[in-house]
Order: sequence, then C-alpha cells, then structure tokens
Amino acid sequence: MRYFITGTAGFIGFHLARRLLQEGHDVTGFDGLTPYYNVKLKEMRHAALSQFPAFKPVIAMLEDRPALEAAVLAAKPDILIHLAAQAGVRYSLENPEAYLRSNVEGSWNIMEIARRVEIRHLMLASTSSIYGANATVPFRETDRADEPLTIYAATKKSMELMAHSYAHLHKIPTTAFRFFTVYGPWGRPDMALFKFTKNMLEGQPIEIYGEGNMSRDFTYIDDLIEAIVRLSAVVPSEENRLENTAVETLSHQAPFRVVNIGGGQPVSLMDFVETVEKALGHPAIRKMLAMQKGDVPRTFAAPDLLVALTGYKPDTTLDVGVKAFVDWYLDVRSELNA
Ligand SMILES: O=C(O)[C@H]1O[C@H](OP(=O)(O)OP(=O)(O)OC[C@H]2O[C@@H](n3ccc(=O)[nH]c3=O)[C@H](O)[C@@H]2O)[C@H](O)[C@@H](O)[C@@H]1O
Repeated sequence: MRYFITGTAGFIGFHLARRLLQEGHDVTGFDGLTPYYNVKLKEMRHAALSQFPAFKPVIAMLEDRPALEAAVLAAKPDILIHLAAQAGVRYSLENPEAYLRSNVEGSWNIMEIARRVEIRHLMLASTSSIYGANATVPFRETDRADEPLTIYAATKKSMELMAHSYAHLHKIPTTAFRFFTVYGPWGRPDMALFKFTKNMLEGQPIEIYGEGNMSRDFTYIDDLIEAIVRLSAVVPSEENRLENTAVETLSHQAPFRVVNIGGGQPVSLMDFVETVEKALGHPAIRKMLAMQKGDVPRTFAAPDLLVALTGYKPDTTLDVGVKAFVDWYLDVRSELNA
C-alpha cells in the first residue's frame, strides 16, 4: 500500500514509517526538520529510513501548501497519516504562534489537500492534553474535552473539530487518535525520559515538576505503532459502527471517529523516576519543583474503544520500555552530541 506520513523525522512518524517500510509498503515522508530540538536526531531518523528504497523524503513545512500538495499528488497515497506538529505542552507557553501555524494552519492544509485526492483513510494525531484537568478518570473519548489548559491542547482540539467538518462536507473517512505520553527509543529530547536519562548520565540534577505529584499513562512506542497500524484498517463508516454505543465515538454526521491510544495504566511520576534510576543503576539528584504552568495533574486513558475496534491495547511495562530507551540512548549519545 502507499502511505503519506507527515513528521517522519519526528519520533512517532519515524517508527511508523520504519514499521510500514519493513512490511513492504511505500512511504512518502513529509517533514520540515524544524529546529525545535536537536536537528541531528531528526536527520539520523531520516537517514535510517532512507536505507529503504521505498522511502521518499520530502523536506518542507506544512504551511507551504504548494509543496505539500505537490508531494501528496506525486505520492498518490491510499492512507494519509498526519503526525507532524508543534508538540510539547510547556513550550506552548513560550511560542504559541508555532502551534497555531503548524497544528491549525498546517493541519487545515492537510485537510484541504485530502478533499482533492481520493484517500481511503485520513489519520490525525491528537493528544491526551485535550482532556485538560478533567476530574473523572479514566478519560473517555465521550467525555467533554473543551477546557484545554494550554494553546497546545487548544490547537489539537481545533484540529479535531476542523477534521469533523471536513469529514462531513467532503466524505473523508477520518480517525483522530489521542496519544498518551509516548516514550521509547528515538524519543524526543524535550520529554521527561530523555531529559532524565541525559542528566543522570552527566551527573546533573533532574527537575521533577509538581513536587512529583503527577501521573501519566505512559505508552511505549511499539505499542502505539501497533495500535495505529491496526486502526488504519478500521476505516470509519456506518458499516463498522459498534453495537456498544457507550464507547463508540463514530459521528452521526460524518465518517469520523476519535480514539484514545493508551493502556489505561497510569504511573506516578516518582515511580517513573525510580524506574529510570533502576535502568541506569544509580540514583538521580532530584530537584523538586512546583507544578509547571499548563501541566495537567494526571492522564489516564480508557482503552475500551481501541480494544473494541482492534482487539488490542498497549501493555509493555515501564521497566521494559525504559530499559529499551536507555540502551538506545547509550548507543547513540556520542553521535547525537558530536
Ligand atoms: O501525550 C500527551 O498528551 C503529551 O505527552 C507529552 O507531554 P507530557 O505528559 O508533559 O510528557 P513528558 O514531557 O514526558 O512529561 C512526563 C511527566 O514528567 C514531568 N516532567 C517533565 C520534564 C521534566 O524535566 N520534569 C518533569 O517532572 C511532566 O510534568 C509530566 O508530568 C508530550 O510532550 C506531548 O507532546 C503530548 O501531547
């Protein structure tokens, strides 16, 4: 099959593209290589993908509609998976504009192009952050999610809403998935696991926000990819509307569905820190800090819809996943920092 994936130099896009290429599919990867974090890591990811002859990289920004359109038209994709974004919860306080450009304007460009080409399935990456500080757990896709705490969450929610209208008007089968703190090898340097591991190896203190009183439904990257691959085959339509209406989010107006991808096993931040300490074999120098503006106190996915649609839910334990990250980091750190 032919896939068009945005964000292939990013953490999740890289893993998804590699898995699909390994399975023999054609992948066009569209990425702006933005300098939000170490571009070397992004280049290393693309270099690894370029070993597959069926990988075609296109370097341009999502906001560049002509470049995006030309790339999609040339790729003639069966499935378009939009993972490129300005990510990061806390950075959205510093640079809100980057989020509007990438997540709103860039995502709208994707939709405008998707309505002009025949694709089987449009898939969009959203985030658990849109649940804000919802008091009821686990977070269900049917919960209200309209009290975002950051412009990051607000832009992702906006993308979901725009996508619903495009799915309705132009009959584009669309799945928006909400990710829950994805981690693992090739992960993002702005995220906790990367920062903690790097600092601990360098003998530097790690900053623990919210005095450690937070929890996250951490999702291991391979589990996330498995879920995306399975969901790609479940094209939203009336034919596959679930009988269990309590979990179903398929719109009554459009071929549009929102799905959580999380295992429903939240871990406290201090247990997470201890897992990293165990993987590295020594304790961290802990610097306890107050809650950071925009952070949500906890995330906790209800995986029922994902299970109903795919028969699968993420289940890699934190011990295994953190160890895999540490092994990868030890392997690449000299190249990364060169
Ligand atoms: O899936 C999601 O909804 C979100 O998950 C992550 O956001 P976050 O949960 O903040 O992920 P991390 O940066 O890995 O932080 C995990 C936990 O560690 C804490 N943390 C992070 C960094 C740090 O230096 N210290 C620290 O205590 C955070 O406050 C949070 O409680 C991603 O950065 C977002 O792009 C994504 O949308």
